[in-house]
Formats: sequence, C-alpha cells, structure tokens
Amino acid sequence: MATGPPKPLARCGVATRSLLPQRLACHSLASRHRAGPGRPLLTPTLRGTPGYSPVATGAAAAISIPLQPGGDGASHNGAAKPAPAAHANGNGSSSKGSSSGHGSSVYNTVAAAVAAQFPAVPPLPAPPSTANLSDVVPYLLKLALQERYLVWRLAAALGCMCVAKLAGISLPLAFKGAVDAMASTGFSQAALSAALTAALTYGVLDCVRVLAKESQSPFFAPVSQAVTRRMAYHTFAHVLALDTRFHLDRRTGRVSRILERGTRSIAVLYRAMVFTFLPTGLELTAVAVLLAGRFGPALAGILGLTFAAYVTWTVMMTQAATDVRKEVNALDNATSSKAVDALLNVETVTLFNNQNLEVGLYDRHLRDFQSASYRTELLSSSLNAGQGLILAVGMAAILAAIISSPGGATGGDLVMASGLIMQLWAPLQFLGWFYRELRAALVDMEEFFQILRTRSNITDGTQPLPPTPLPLVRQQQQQQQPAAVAPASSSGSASAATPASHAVVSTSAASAAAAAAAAASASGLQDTHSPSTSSTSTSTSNSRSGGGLSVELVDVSFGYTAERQILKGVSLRVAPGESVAVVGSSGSGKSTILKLVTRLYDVWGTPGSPDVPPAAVAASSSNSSSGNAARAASGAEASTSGGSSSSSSSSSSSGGSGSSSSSSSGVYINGVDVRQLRLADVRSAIAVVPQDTALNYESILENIRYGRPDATDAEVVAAAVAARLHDTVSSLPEGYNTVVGERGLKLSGGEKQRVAIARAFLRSPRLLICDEATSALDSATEAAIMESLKELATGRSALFVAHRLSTVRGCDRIVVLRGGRVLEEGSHDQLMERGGEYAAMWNLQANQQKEEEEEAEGGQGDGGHAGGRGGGGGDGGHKQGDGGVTDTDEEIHLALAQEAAAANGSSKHAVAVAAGGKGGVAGLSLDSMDELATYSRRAAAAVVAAAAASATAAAAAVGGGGVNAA
Ligand SMILES: Nc1ncnc2c1ncn2[C@@H]1O[C@H](COP(=O)(O)OP(=O)(O)OP(=O)(O)O)[C@@H](O)[C@H]1O
Repeated sequence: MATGPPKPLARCGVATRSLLPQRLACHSLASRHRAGPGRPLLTPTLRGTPGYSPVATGAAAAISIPLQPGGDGASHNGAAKPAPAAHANGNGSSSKGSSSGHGSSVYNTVAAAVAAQFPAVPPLPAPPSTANLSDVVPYLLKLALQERYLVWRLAAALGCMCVAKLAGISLPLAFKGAVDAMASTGFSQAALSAALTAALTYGVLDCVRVLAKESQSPFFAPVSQAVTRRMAYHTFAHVLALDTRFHLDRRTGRVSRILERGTRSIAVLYRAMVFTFLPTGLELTAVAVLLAGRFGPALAGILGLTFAAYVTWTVMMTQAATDVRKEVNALDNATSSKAVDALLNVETVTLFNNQNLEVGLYDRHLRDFQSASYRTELLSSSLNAGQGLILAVGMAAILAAIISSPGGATGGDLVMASGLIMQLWAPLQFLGWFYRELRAALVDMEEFFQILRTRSNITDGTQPLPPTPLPLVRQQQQQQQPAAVAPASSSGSASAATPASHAVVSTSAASAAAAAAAAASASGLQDTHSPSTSSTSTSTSNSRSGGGLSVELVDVSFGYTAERQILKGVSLRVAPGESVAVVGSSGSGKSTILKLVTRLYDVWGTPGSPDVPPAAVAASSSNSSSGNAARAASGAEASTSGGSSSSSSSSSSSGGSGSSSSSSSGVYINGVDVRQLRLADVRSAIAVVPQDTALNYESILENIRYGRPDATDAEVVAAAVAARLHDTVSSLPEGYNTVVGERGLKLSGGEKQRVAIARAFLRSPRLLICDEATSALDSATEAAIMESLKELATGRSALFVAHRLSTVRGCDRIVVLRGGRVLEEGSHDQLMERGGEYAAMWNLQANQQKEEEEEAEGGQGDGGHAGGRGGGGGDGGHKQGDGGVTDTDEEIHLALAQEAAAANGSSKHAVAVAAGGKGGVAGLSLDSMDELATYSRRAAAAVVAAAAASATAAAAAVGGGGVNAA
C-alpha cells in the first residue's frame, strides 16, 4: 500500500526520543573584557530541557557571543562565529549592552514600566451615546475633572479668560471717558488730566487683558494635552483588545485615520469651548447689558437680532457643510486606505508591475476627494459672505440707533459703542469658523466614539489558569468506556472518526487494540490524574507533563460567518507534555483550530457572540461529521453524565476554579473552558509560530525580544542560537542591529520564520503552537529547526499544523482533518497501518520526493533541491522546490485523492491519484480516471492535464506500474 517509508527527518514533540541535551553556555558578562573594550559579551546558557534557561554564569563557558559582527568566540554548535552587532537599533530604540545584560531597549524599559504599572493612566468614562454637543461637552468636562491637577488648571484658565474679557470690555469705556472729558471741557488742565487718566486706565486694562489672555494657554494646554493623551492611550488599548474579526473587517488605514481625527477633535473641542464659545457668550452678554443700560433695550434687541441672524445662517450653512464633510471624510479614509494598502504591499505591487494601476486607483479616490472638497469650499465661501453681510448690516443699524437714541449720544458714546461692537464682531467671525470646526470635530468624534463603544466579541474570563490540568470529562469517559474506540466505517463519510473517543480509528481488531493502547499511552492526563492507570503509563506521563497545558476541543462547531461552517463537530485533545499534529488538505480548518485555542475566535454557541447561529449549530450537530458516531458518543456522555459531570463539578470545586463542565462543546485548557479563563493567562502560556510571520519595523534583536519584552540581550541571542538564526544574523553587516523593514520584508521567509521560532524559544511556553512553522525553510535548516522545536516542545504540550508530514511524523498523535471534520487520528504507524487518508498523503509526498531524487540523480534537477526534501515524509517540492510540486499542486492532487476515495470508498484510488505527483495523475488507471472525471470537475481537469502530461507514464500506470499496483 505505502511506498517505502520515507526517511524520518525530525520528530516533533517527541517524548519518545531521548533528547540531545544541548548546552550552550557563554561567558558571563563579567568576562566581557575578552571581547575587547566596548564589545560586551553575552552569556546565554541554553539548556536542553525544558527549552532553555539562559543564565548569566561564567561556568561551563562553551561559547561567547559578543554583540558585534566579526567578534570572536560566538558560535553555535560549537563553531566560532562572528558576533552580533552592538545593541543600537536603527530607529533609536537601541539596546546597548549594559552590565546587566539589559540595554536601553525600548521593550525592556516599557515592559518594566508596564510591570510596575507606571505611569498609571486614569480610566475613561463610558463614551457618550451620541456625538451631539449636549452629550460631548459634559463628557469632556468629566474627562478634565477626573484628575485633580487638571481641575485647578482648568479653573485658572477660565479665570484668566474672564479677566481678559472684562478688561477688554472696559477698554471702550475708558476711551469714552477720555473722549467725553475732552469734548465737554475743551483743552483745560482738568480735561487733560481726565484724558490722561483715561489713557492710563486704558493702558493698564490692556496690559491686564493681554497678560490674562496669554496666561490661558499655559494653564489650559496641559488639560487639553492630558485628556487627549488619555483618550489616545485608552483608544489604542481598546482597539488592540478588540477581536480579530473587528480588525479583519476594517481596513487598517481607515481605523488609524478615525483614531487620529478623533483624538485631534478633542483638542479642537476643548479650545473651541474655552477660547471661543465661553468668552464670546460672556462678551455678548456684557455688551448687551452695557448698551441696553446706556441706550435702552431696543439697542440690545438689535444686537440680539443681528447675533441671532448670524448664528442661524452659520448653523444652516454649517449643517450643509457637515454632510459634505462626511462625504469628504469617507473619501479621505478611502484614499488613505488605498495608499496604505499599496505601501504595505509594495513588494507585490512591484512584482506585478502594478505601480500604474495603483496610482490610477489612488487617483480615482483623489478625484472624488477633490470634487467633494470643492463643494465644501463653495459652502464655506457662502457661509463667510453671509456672515460678513449680516455683521455689516447689524453694525450700521446699531450705530444709527445710537445716533438717533432719544436721550442723544455723545462722541464718547459712539466711540464706546463701536469699540464694543467691533470687539464683539471679531470673535463672532471666528465663531463661524470655530462652529464649522466644531461640527467637523463632532462628526469625527461620532466614528471615534463608535469604535470606543465597540465591544470585543472575545470577552475576558475571570478564572486563573489552573497550574495543573483539572480532570477532563473526556478522560473519565475513556476510563469508563475504554471501548469508545470507534470501528472504522467502510464508507467515506461514516469513516469520519469519532472525535469524542480520541482514539485511533482502525479497521482491524489488531489496530483497534493498538489504538486502545495508544489512547491509553497518549492520555497523559489520564495517567497523571487517574490512580487506576498503569504504572508504566503513569511514569511516562509524569515525566512528560511538567508544565505542559492540556488542551481539549469538544465537539467544536465554528465558522467565521454564520453562512459558512468551517469546523463541524471537531474533537481532539492534547494531553500535558504531548505533541499533536493536525494535518489535512488546505482549507480544512487546521489553522482555525489554532485560532480557537488561542481564543482569537470563540466557538459557535458562545453566549453574546454576534455570530452565534443557533440554526447552524443545530444543523451542524445533526449532520456533524462524527455523525452517528459522535451522537452515539454524546449519548454515551449523557448516559454517563451522572458520573462525568458530577465528578467534573466536584473537581472544579475542589480546584476552586469553578471548572467548566466539559460535557458541553467548547475548547478546554487545563480542564477549564477557555472562555472562562483569563485571556492574559492563556496567551502568556502559549507561544505561536505562525504561518506568516509579521515583524515590527525594528532591529532583529528587538524583534526577537518581542517574544518576551523583558528578556535580556543574552537571552535574545541564546534564543537566536537555538532557532538557528544566529549565524545568519551574524553575517549581516549590521548584525542584530539590522532593521528588518516594513513587516520584516528585508528578511527572507525562512529568516522570518526563524525569528518567530526564536521568539517562541524566548517565551518558553507551556503550549507551543506551530502553524506550518518550517514551511519556508530549506531541508537542512528545517532539520536543524525541527531539532530545536523538539527541544522546545519537550516537557510542554505542542500542537503542530503541517502539510509536510515528515515534520510531524514523530508526534504522539496525528489528527487528520478534512472538510472541518476529524477523519482519522492516531500515531504515524497506526495511521499508516490503517491505510486511509493519512497513508495516502504520506505516499503522495514520498512519491514526490522519490521522483525529485530521481530527477536530481538524472541531472534534471537544479541541484539545489536534492538532499531529501522533506526527509522522511518526502514532501518533495514543498514551496521552496526547484520546480517540484508546490503545495498547491500537492493540494490539488490530494483533493483529487480525497474525492476519489470518498467516491469510491477506496483509499487505493486516493493513492493512485496521489501517486500522480508532479507529472499529473500518471499513476492512475484509465478506469479510475474515468470515474474521477465523472465525479468532479476538478478531477476532469486533472484527467485532461494528465493526458497532456505524459502518455508514457499513463501507459506505465495502466500496465501495473506506479503506486496503484503497489
Ligand atoms: N478570517 C476569516 N474569515 C472568513 N473565512 C476565513 C477566515 N480565515 C480563514 N477562513 C476560511 O476558513 C477556511 C479554513 O481556513 P484555515 O486557515 O483554518 O485552513 P487550513 O486548513 O489551515 O488551510 P491551509 O493549510 O491552507 O493553511 C478556509 O476556507 C478559509 O478561507
């Protein structure tokens, strides 16, 4: 059935193999004089088990790692290597070596500040429900009054404002005094001294006005700045805490614009209130009172009318401008997002030679933006013109009223009135502008508050992560129902394994027995917690459960949208210290499982989740993959629930954590529903090496340190050594100082992955999650990295997702996923024995590898690809192939294989398709090809491709050659 077993490459997680204890000790910092002045040595000590524990010690110094390229003594694997660069990253957030091993790294400093909870930033009050002025003003006031040191500053600023205004209003009065004095008595000494007194008064008042006015800003600026900073701080924290769905549904450029405009609007609003609206209101009232007192209420009436007309016009036009402003904002967001998108993906843009396309798209947005902006300009000009006219008419009317007032008016009166009114008009003209700004600010704040009001669908739990796993219902079931190992069905769909059983599906009594044995040995938890388990397995478990988390998925249904279900009743378990791999075709939901474990998403059925589709959940249960088997299993759960749930709850109460009842579907970590656990606890116990590593625009040193921001330089370097990154970094001109560029684009895919692996080493997690962690590496590096990951995974739990089966061959268990359902589960040997989907995939990859090796031997390869790509699994041309089968080819063949298997109920068809390898479906018999052609469009396409690919190969296959015959 299977072609010869491919060469094993590296085993993951692998408690079954003894470790190669790797000890890399460096000179202590005390011995850094050896590297010469100014060239500090770091002292990472890499221990094999578990992970590593860098210790600054001078003992057993095996290697020295000065932080300078070209330095002496740095190496891994004992070979002397150049040292990484001195710690000063390119953007100023340097990490210069210090005697403590901590440099002035930004991450170090901030991590320490965060740990010390300094500086404490007061919380935000709940944002208002609307962005109306009536809601926003009290909110801003509340913000300012929240901190005592701001209150007195605000009061002082307001006091200065009042003094300035009163002094300003008094100026025309002083003028009036001087003019009247001189007009009534001519140029007498008394008139002169009265005029001089008035002039002096004027001067003093003006000085007071200027001083008071200019004191406002120093008093007020800290208020506005502190509140703005607090808003920015909390909003950023809030947005970072929002769930993945929020971020994926929105364009980053747009969100950042909203935040930027929102925080800026706060400053605008404060200034508008304190420097414009309040003073103008105060001034208007004072002027109206003065004029009414001197010339009668009619004058105050004219003033009031003028003001009302002015405000009405301003509000009307501003309202119209606001609507256009919203449009302008939307276009501004779109323009900015377009530019950010293109800049973020500049490499893709360049490679596709799409610069002109991008510029054209950008210009389309710019043109729309331009025309909307023009409309705002038109509205703005109309507004200004109307305001000017109203003020001119108002002024003329007031002066006419004064001149013709019944009691008559002196020259001083005219001077005073015109002085007062001019003083009032000046800010009124700004009032229009400020009002427009205010409206715009309120519009901006609407979106801003909307984001602040958005609640994450992932709500934090309250339970601490139990240090050791609480008993799981699953293991109790296994204890109670050892026969829960489901017999394999001969039909494709029914052969969907029984996830609830967590046992290997087997078609024979012998493999069932093996499966039961595997289930027993694999259940570290069971061994750990059950006194009834055998002493052999207990000892195995105990040796491996040091610190590892237990992870269990119970009948999990999930989809990113209610319309499309991705996971359909998936159950799987990782016992403490165990390594489990999830394999399967592309899109089957492997990475999705990891996202649920790390709680980037919650399973369907989570209360409060907006996309809980009860109907879909129900449908999923009814046609769940596990189908009858799962329902039977859950029936068994129900029937044993007395025991299970009661023991579960008793255990939880004994554990004091209120452990969940594992009988309901969900994701459980250490026996507790992950939704009840504190997110910080969960995430800090996990390290993820993702499929696609995004790096920060920082140096390599800081990027690695990101895995644990308080790590010392020595620890960072040790992690790089462990991740087989140190030599590469040392060879760079800037060493560890090299700034990796936007999202790490200056590094190769393999280097980025090694940075991610170094981060994981640094994190020293209790659960290691690797999502295609070595997909971008060449085989030699992959072998080395797998060895490192193996070390890292030892003593911890590990969950691997991989396409290249050789990399997960050594895992304790391998779960085969297809279409969101668990299809098979067991160790490599068990799955190979079963001859199902896993065996088909393995043989496909082995075949590809063999083919490539033959090609390489025949001089057809490029030479660089030889060397057992994929090793044991022989995945052949995985990604970095030299023309070998790519993942996509592989996946298409695999999909064909799966469909063929499903259609024909025979894994041989799958093997036959798989055997097609890169040459098409050469290993397939004509009969099978016909069947495939009728079965699916994709198969038909493949048949055509195969026919075109190689008639000779097809003939050979028909003649019994190829894997099919095997
Ligand atoms: N955020 C998302 N929103 C909507 N659909 C998504 C999202 N992420 C993944 N999907 C879809 O869910 C399905 C499963 O994705 P997942 O990444 O789990 O597959 P996978 O088995 O890991 O595939 P691969 O091996 O190619 O990485 C895919 O069809 C994918 O398109």
